[in-house]
Amino acid sequence: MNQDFISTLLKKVREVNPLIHNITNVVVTNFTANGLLALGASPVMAYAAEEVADMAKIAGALVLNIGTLNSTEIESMIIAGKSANEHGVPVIFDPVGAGATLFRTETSKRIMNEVKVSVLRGNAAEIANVAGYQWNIKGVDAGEANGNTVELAILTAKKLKTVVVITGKDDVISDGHTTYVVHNGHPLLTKVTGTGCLLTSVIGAFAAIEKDLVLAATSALVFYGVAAEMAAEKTAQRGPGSFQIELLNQLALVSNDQINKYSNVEKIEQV
Ligand SMILES: Nc1ncnc2c1ncn2[C@@H]1O[C@H](COP(=O)(O)OP(=O)(O)O)[C@@H](O)[C@H]1O
Ligand SMILES: Cc1ncsc1CCOP(=O)(O)O
Ligand SMILES: [Mg+2]
Repeated sequence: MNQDFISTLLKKVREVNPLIHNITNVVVTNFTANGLLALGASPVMAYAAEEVADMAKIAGALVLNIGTLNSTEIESMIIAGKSANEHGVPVIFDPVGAGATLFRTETSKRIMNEVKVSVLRGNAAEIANVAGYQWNIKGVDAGEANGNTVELAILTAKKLKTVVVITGKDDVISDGHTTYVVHNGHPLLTKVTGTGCLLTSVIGAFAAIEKDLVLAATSALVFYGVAAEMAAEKTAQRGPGSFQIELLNQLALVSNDQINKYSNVEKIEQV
């Protein structure tokens, strides 16, 4: 994939200003809405069972995130997901903390069974637990790396028939056949809560515009990673608080030249 594709897609996202319907967790709600606005998308958070079907069907993408799940919200996610499926709206799912508790693991599996998920995005531990493979998890963070994330992404994509995005130091995007690894990003992203959740919604904004979901997700990862690198450079002498605010700034400011200069993405040849 070339950098011009990413820049052109980013420009289209900003022109179209897609509506992104999020059913997300209480920790990251405001940060996610501000991040989507900075990027040039239009966020809405809507949770009531009475309205989610109507909201999902007019959205460019639906983002489901189980970070602070409860049974009422899960029912809303299923209703919204089915409505999105009926109306051709891509569904992006973030199984926050899958594997940490049985409730999160079972709920993630239920959503994967009842909703056609277009992109599943999580850290390695979450993805492995949704797919039923062994991996460590500590709360909502991945435990020690103990396996090959490229292999995990390919296996999971084939098993669950969806595009899989596994994030960490390197990010892997795969539909089981076409696989990319993105090396952009910055360790400060792990010092601010909600950067994974916001990324999932940013993938939603790109998926609202680009039908090839592997290319959409890979472009979103490069864009987000470069924005984080720019933010880290500008706040190097300060700390995570400044970085959090500067990340929002850079989601709005990152230029095509910066994407062209700093994008670091590799296509994996599969046999
Ligand atoms: N060690 C790291 N170095 C650089 N970027 C990272 C690192 N760890 C995570 N990231 C980036 O942080 C973002 C959130 O990913 P991650 O921390 O895996 O998600 P989550 O917060 O859901 O566990 C992604 O853009 C990812 O590329
Ligand atoms: C800390 C926390 N607890 C429940 S949801 C949540 C936010 C997780 O955000 P992220 O996965 O983006 O780090
Ligand atoms: Mg997460």
